[in-house]
Parts: sequence; structure tokens; C-alpha cells
Amino acid sequence: MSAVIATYLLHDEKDIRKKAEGIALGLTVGTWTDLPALEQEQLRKHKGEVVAMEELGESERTNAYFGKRLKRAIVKIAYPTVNFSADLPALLVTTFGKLSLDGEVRLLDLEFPDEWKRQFPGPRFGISGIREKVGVHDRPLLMSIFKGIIGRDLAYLTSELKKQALGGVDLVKDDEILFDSEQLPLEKRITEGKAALREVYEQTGKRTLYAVNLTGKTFELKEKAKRAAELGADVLLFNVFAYGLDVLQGLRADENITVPIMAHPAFSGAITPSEFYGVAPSLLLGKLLRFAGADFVLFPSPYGSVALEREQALGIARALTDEQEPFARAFPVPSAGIHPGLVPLLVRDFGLDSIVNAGGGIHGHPDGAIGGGQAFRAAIDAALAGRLLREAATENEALQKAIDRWGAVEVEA
Ligand SMILES: CCCC(=O)/C(O)=C/OP(=O)(O)O
Ligand SMILES: [Mg+2]
Repeated sequence: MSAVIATYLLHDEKDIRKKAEGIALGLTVGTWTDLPALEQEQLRKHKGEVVAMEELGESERTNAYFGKRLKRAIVKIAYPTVNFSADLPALLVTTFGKLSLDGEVRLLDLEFPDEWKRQFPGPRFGISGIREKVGVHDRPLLMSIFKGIIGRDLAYLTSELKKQALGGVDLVKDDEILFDSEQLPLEKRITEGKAALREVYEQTGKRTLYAVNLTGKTFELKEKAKRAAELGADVLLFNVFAYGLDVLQGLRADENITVPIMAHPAFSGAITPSEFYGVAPSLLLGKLLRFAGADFVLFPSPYGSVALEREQALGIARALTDEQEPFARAFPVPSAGIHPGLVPLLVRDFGLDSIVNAGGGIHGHPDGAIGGGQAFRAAIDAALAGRLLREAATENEALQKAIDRWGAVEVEA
């Protein structure tokens, strides 16, 4: 029997196994023991099964949170794929639809049979394809978040875009809160942005990609994305969780939209944070975004302004780059509150195939975006060379100014 295996953290006051069995039946055939034998035979292939259960024992932290004594267990339940269509909405509603409302269940992982996994497209470009586009193969990429652009006009946009590129960043991304406006419509951001970045390329030989935010009503997105592709958009930034994973997959699967897609985690904080319920970040921001087709995935870093617990952040990166999966690897982009002084930690934790991504850490540099980019590039070079940042800063004024402003976390080689 082909089945999707869901792994849950379950809580119950009395009988965890009974709760698990109730979930397996309730989300599949509904009832079993009182069925006539003939009906049981007919329905057996549709019946959900508890396939593993590991009791965890009580936790004071959990009991304090829920205000009652609870048993806990990690439970795996098999859902026959014959019960639902091969799409993400059906998968999510089957495995964590009504159950997500329980308030005492956390969905930790979903495992798919190979033939079911093949319905996912995975990243179109992935890490290797993006590196080819940028022409950088030997270090983490550096990305600048385009801050301070809302309410501005195109002349300001192109001027600031050039500064970020002149600082040596490999990509500039719209902030996720930049939407189409009269002054800054998507099509103009693409065409004017490309012209500006071409100027910098001709001046410096440094290629910089621009990720424009694909926004608007869901059923207009495909046409907008096709138009963006026709205009030569480098990358599409997409606020997946304001729309849904299946919308991401639909954009990725469209052969007229052959543009890398950068997934932003906006709104996912409504789903992932609790350790007691919701969905594990490694599943929602790692496995499912990669399977659905994201080439880049932004997520809160362990040391930023909206920090994720370190193991959770590392779990997302592992899910994005797991070589065991039959998909291109997606770029991990640990973000939020990143400044040059944190680069040694980022390189230690996320390695070469990651993206250093900063907004305030670029634009807030004493010498502006150019200084910010230069400081980050010097910090990346130092980290890869196993040099202390403060030592490298004695030879790089931009890095020194960044350390003076934000400090530095040194990692011993
Ligand atoms: C996890 C997303 C981070 C983000 O969207 C953003 O704008 C970060 O800005 P900074 O914290 O780097 O200024
Ligand atoms: Mg942002």
C-alpha cells in the first residue's frame, strides 16, 4: 500500500495510543471495529495505520504550558495515497487539516513514497543553477535587501540599486513588503533595474541579480510572472505563505516562467513557532518549499532579530540541501538582523552553499550600501580564510567600521 507517513508530536492526558489510533481512523475511514467483515475487506486499503509510537514521558515544561499533566509521544501514521489526490492541498488537509485545530499536536515531518514524490517539481535551478547565473562558485553568496524604497520613484530605485551592486553584492532583493505601485510597477523595476545593473557590470565586471517581488491577486500571478520572465527578470521573490504552497508549485511548474523563485517566510510565523503544536520549520520552510520548487528559501537565522532556535534553523538548511532527495538543492538564506560581524557564525553553521542576506547590515553601514557590501565581502573572505574578523579589519576600513558599529563574533578556526 502506497502511503504518506506523517510524524507527529502528540499530547494526551490519558491514552496516547488511543488518541493516535483515533487520528488514523478519523482522518481516513472514520470507523472500523463495528464494520461488517465484508466492508472491512473493501475499506482496508483506505484505512490509516499507526506505524510507530515512541513514548516520551511527561515534561514539566509541557505540563506548565498546557496547565495539566500530559503524556507525550512521537507517533507515525500512514495515510494511504489512494485516499487523496496528488497535490499539496490534499496532502496538507489529509495529514494536518482538522487535526491542526486540536491545539495539542505538532506535525514534525512528512515522508513520501517515491512515486508520490515525483509529482513535485523541485527547484528549477537550485544552488548550481543560481551559481552559474551569478558566476560565483567558491564562497557563500551575498544578498542585499532593498530597504528604504517604499514611496520612492524609479530614479531613486536605480540609483540605490547601483550602490548596492557597487558594494559587491551578488543579488539585491526587493523587501517582501514592496508591492506594485504607480511609481514602482513590477515591469519598470525589472527593466530599469536590469539597465542599472548592466551599467555596473560594464563598469566593474561584477554581475548582480535583482529579485523582484511578485505580488497581486493569486489568479493574476501567472500572467504577471510570465510577463516578468519575458522582460528578463533575474529572480522572482514570492511570499509563499500569504498565497499557499500550491501557488508556488504552480508558478514553478509553468514552462513559461523559467525564472528562479525565492521563497520568503512571511506569515509562516503563524504556523511554526510553538514547540507544542503547528508545523516544524524543517518541514514547512525546508522540505515542502524545496519540493514545491523554491530555488532560495529565506528563514530566520539563529542570531538575528527574529531568531529561530539554532537546531531548528540548521534543520531547515539540512532539508533544503539533503542530497538523498531527488531534487536540486535549494539555497538556504538565514536572515534577519544579519551584520558583517555575524559572518563567521553563518559560515560555520551554514557553510559555503548558503547566502548571507542583510538589509540593515548593508544600508546601515556608516558608508552606506557600498560600504556595507564591501564590509560583508571582506568578512566572508576572512571567514573562509580562517582569519579573525578583527585581524582582517586592520586591512579593510569598511569592515572595521562595521565592527565598530555592530561588533563581531569571532569563531576559532
Ligand atoms: C527572515 C526575513 C528577513 C527579512 O525579510 C528582512 O527584511 C530582514 O531585514 P534585516 O533584518 O536584514 O534588516
Ligand atoms: Mg524583509
